[in-house]
Amino acid sequence: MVTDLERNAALHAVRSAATLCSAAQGRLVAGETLTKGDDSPVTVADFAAQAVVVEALTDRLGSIELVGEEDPADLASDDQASLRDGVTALVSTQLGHDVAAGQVLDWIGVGGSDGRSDRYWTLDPIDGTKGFLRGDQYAIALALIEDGEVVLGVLGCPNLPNPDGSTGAVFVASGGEAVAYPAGATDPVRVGVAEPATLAEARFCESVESGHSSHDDAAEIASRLGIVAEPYRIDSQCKYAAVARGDASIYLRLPTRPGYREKIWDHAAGKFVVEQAGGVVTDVDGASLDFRHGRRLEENRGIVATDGRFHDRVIEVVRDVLA
Ligand SMILES: Nc1ncnc2c1ncn2[C@@H]1O[C@H](COP(=O)(O)O)[C@@H](OP(=O)(O)O)[C@H]1O
Ligand SMILES: [Mg+2]
Repeated sequence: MVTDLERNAALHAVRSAATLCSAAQGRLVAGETLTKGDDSPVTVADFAAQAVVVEALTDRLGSIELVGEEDPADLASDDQASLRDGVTALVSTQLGHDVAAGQVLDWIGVGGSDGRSDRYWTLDPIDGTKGFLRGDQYAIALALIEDGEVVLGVLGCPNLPNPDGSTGAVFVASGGEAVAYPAGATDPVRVGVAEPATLAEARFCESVESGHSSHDDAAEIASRLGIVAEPYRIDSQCKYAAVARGDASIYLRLPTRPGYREKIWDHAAGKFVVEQAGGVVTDVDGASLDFRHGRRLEENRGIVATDGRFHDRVIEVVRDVLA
């Protein structure tokens, strides 16, 4: 069960983070980015966005349990002082008043939960950080999980091109429907998956980064399915948004390394947006995503999201090609 208070708090939190990230993208200077232990990049904006989401949620909902991507320990050492200052400045600007660095680190630290309780939030403050750094697509992804099931998903996609020519939308999935708030619109519009008559007319999307999803395997799968359209390569959970509103009808995330387990914040919000828009999301073996195993999807590998009708056929071909 999701309350209106929770839905509204989540929408407000994601919008606030999106405003912060839009202002920061393209203005990052040397020293505002670092490479984490797992070799992935992180910027001042990733940390600051996590802080403003926590501030917004806790201000409206009181204490929360959150599995967030960023860890304040990455900002703790003396040689990270300028990074810390950059994060604190971004948060202060977004909130409209000066905030102490210690407060900012405390907010980021709220994201340290292990994801093993009955009810928790999960946040990717900037999903697609490589896209963000390139000046391309990224998403702010926030979800609420209850008894291992996603019950609320909010995806902020500040650079996503909309059908009416505007740029940027926030997607909210809850209570049996998915809606989008395109930039500038006050009223939400309902979103639904595309339903191409045949698989040959389908378009699939995948990561820009071939290290995150095998482009070669995807090309082989598309060819066996008779898909002729070029892949729609787009960073982040914007891929789920694209499937949810029919810009594409299949999202393939195909393992590039044995043993890699997807992180829950990379999928929870997006997968629920697709499902509430009428689509189906599983792993590459056709199994449901299982959010009961902590910070990663330990029991799943890869992702396949579709408009639903062709899901079984897509899984069949994915399994053949990956075998
Ligand atoms: N080998 C790998 N396989 C799958 N996903 C990976 C990966 N290495 C990193 N990632 C994840 O891919 C995400 C970006 O996905 P995409 O390629 O769809 O934009 C990253 O999220 P962050 O950008 O939040 O760190 C990171 O968590
Ligand atoms: Mg991510």
